[in-house]
Amino acid sequence: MSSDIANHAAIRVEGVYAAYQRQPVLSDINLDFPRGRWTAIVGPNGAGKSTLFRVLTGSMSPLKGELSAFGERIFHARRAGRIAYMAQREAIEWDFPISVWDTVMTGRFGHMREDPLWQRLAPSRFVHSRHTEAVRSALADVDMLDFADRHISALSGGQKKRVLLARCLAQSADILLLDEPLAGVDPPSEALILEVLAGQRKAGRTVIMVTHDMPGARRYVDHVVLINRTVRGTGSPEDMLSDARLATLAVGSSDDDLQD
Ligand SMILES: Nc1ncnc2c1ncn2[C@@H]1O[C@H](COP(=O)(O)OP(=O)(O)OP(=O)(O)O)[C@@H](O)[C@H]1O
Repeated sequence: MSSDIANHAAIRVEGVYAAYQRQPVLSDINLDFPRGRWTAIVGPNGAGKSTLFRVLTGSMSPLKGELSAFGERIFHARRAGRIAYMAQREAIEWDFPISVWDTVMTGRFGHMREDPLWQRLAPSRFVHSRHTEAVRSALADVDMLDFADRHISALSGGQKKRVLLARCLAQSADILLLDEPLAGVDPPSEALILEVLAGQRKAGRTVIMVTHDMPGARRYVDHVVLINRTVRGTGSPEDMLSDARLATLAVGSSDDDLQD
């Protein structure tokens, strides 16, 4: 890999606009998410943070704009399984009859494309050991290995978050996108999740999370993006998460501002 490619932003967003039923939500988003760093995306409710993640993961198409990852069109990174995503807890149907183990295994489906045909068609007990190892290791990281056989409906809120994080880790991706990984968890789970993410960054992964947890962000992240329908600031946690700076964040976010 040339040093030029190695130095590229993990994800670059250029001139992105997004809307629901022609109602504008994101306007002229221009961002670089630095490679190997931990970025917090911060903004008030309804600021468009989850929408930005939908655009990054490809579940929503932008009206216009360009997205790249590691210097190539983002499609290639998605296709190669280099981008993992942890949805908000509410995005999952928790009554679906599936175990913790199988839920985390779904994080491996992208990689199973590379397996030989017989293995992909074979019953789950023939799944390649690299997948079972990835699932086991991810569950161990979030301290949920003892719950592997449990039905996902029989988990507490904090345990559900851990399972979602484990599924994201099991993807063995270079970029982790996490939508409010700390919301609704108790302090021990929050501490565990922050330590797991710190470990991911230390291992060279790029971590990008939406959060409303300012103390956690101030303590852990390297880089902050302030967003309210458009980018309101990017920089260090010290500069971006000061009380004065955060107080200005809700200003100027009316839909009128979003008309192109
Ligand atoms: N599927 C949808 N259809 C129509 N409008 C939507 C949809 N999803 C979100 N919106 C609207 O888009 C805007 C941005 O929503 P989004 O969920 O991206 O904000 P957010 O910053 O993630 O908010 P929160 O912090 O509350 O999770 C809001 O006005 C929301 O009502």
